[in-house]
Amino acid sequence: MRLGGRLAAAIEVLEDIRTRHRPTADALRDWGVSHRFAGAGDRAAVGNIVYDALRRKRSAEYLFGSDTPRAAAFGALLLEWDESPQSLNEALSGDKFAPPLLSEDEIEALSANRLDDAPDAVRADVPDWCAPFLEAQFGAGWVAEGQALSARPPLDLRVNTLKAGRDKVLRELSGMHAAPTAISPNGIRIPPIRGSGRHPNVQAEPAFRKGWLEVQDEGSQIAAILAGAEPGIQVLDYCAGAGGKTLALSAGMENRGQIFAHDSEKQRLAPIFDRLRRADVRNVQVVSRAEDLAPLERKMDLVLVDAPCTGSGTWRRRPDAKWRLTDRQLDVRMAEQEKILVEASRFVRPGGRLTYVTCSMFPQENVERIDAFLVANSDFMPVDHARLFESRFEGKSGSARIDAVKGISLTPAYSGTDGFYVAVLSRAA
Ligand SMILES: C[S@@+](CC[C@H](N)C(=O)[O-])C[C@H]1O[C@@H](n2cnc3c(N)ncnc32)[C@H](O)[C@@H]1O
Repeated sequence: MRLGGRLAAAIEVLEDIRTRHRPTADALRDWGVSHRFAGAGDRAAVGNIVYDALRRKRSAEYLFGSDTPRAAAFGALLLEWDESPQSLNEALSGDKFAPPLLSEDEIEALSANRLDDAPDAVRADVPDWCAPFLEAQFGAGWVAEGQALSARPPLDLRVNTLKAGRDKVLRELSGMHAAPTAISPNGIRIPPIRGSGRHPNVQAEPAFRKGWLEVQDEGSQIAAILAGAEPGIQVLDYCAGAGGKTLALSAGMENRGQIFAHDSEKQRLAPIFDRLRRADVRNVQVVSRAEDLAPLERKMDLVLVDAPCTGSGTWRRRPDAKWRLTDRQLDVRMAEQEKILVEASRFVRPGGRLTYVTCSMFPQENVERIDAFLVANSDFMPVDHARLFESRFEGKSGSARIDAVKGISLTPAYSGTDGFYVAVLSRAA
């Protein structure tokens, strides 16, 4: 397929997402099934246009003065693929599968509407109702944070130090432009791919099959390290899900001590069993029933709450979530976070730690939840987060927003990671 056919396909998929409220991955899969002639390169290119269009939707709509899938898809190529109206029309002309060329009116709108003059929430490519939250969290830098959240993400890997060292894995992945991550000592980054390219399928690599690496954003790796797991301790991973952080905690504990991995939704835990086996993790017990946690009350050295949240810190990877999120969903998440913090804190032993993590960029899910918890639970106190970060990532404190009392924020613009918030509380002895 030429660019015109790929662009037309992207418009079709965006239309499907819009009219039938479909998840992006499902709409792309269906398009692939009904266009079997399309090769892997075509599918990757169509997917990239669709995801770029969703990431930069507001900018594209502003430039075109129109909120159609056509504007979003053409906008993606203009904003992210180094195309100009002229180069696009040249590439599309004579291609019978291409959408109609840019009209004179569209070209005029593109030259009249300048993003520099656009409202902040448009330049940040976020919904209007979310803009005040980002501003409250990041102050003057909030538009830059929104812009970084609208860029393509890298592919980050965590080396499983139970089985391999980073240099060894880097050698295995040579030819993939893989490089050590800047902050996490166990991370490897494959930078974002430009244009129609796509990341390598690392799951098919022998190194992955041998359990030497996991796909995990560097921010998630850093959060797991900050949680404070050490060899020999007792840990409850209260919201373990598919086990991304459980595996990282176990590696940090060198397979010694005990991790209890729990999640209120049993089916979310399902992938953890294979992952534990592949990674050679031997110190994890999966506990799906909340009742079975009773004997652990006041016994855990560390309880990790990797809380359910809006996921606004991961909008680079799931840009459709940005437009689907509602204020009602945010309220539901905040209520869950409040409840889970209280439930999980029961398991912390006197003198132990409670670590709260979200992948949200909003203060309501982060510092405000911790403040509310601390008001009602006077036996918990925040640790000195500046010292904590420096002790774990010596000389790298400039790569996170750290407030000694209120916690640690990692962001795409500031830290080069997905957005994460980490607060560590200690319980009075
Ligand atoms: C952010 S995800 C966890 C991701 C996981 N820790 C990882 O690193 O792969 C949050 C999880 O919290 C779980 N959850 C929601 N409410 C809960 C509750 N009341 N108790 C325990 N887990 C809960 C959800 O099912 C979801 O799997």
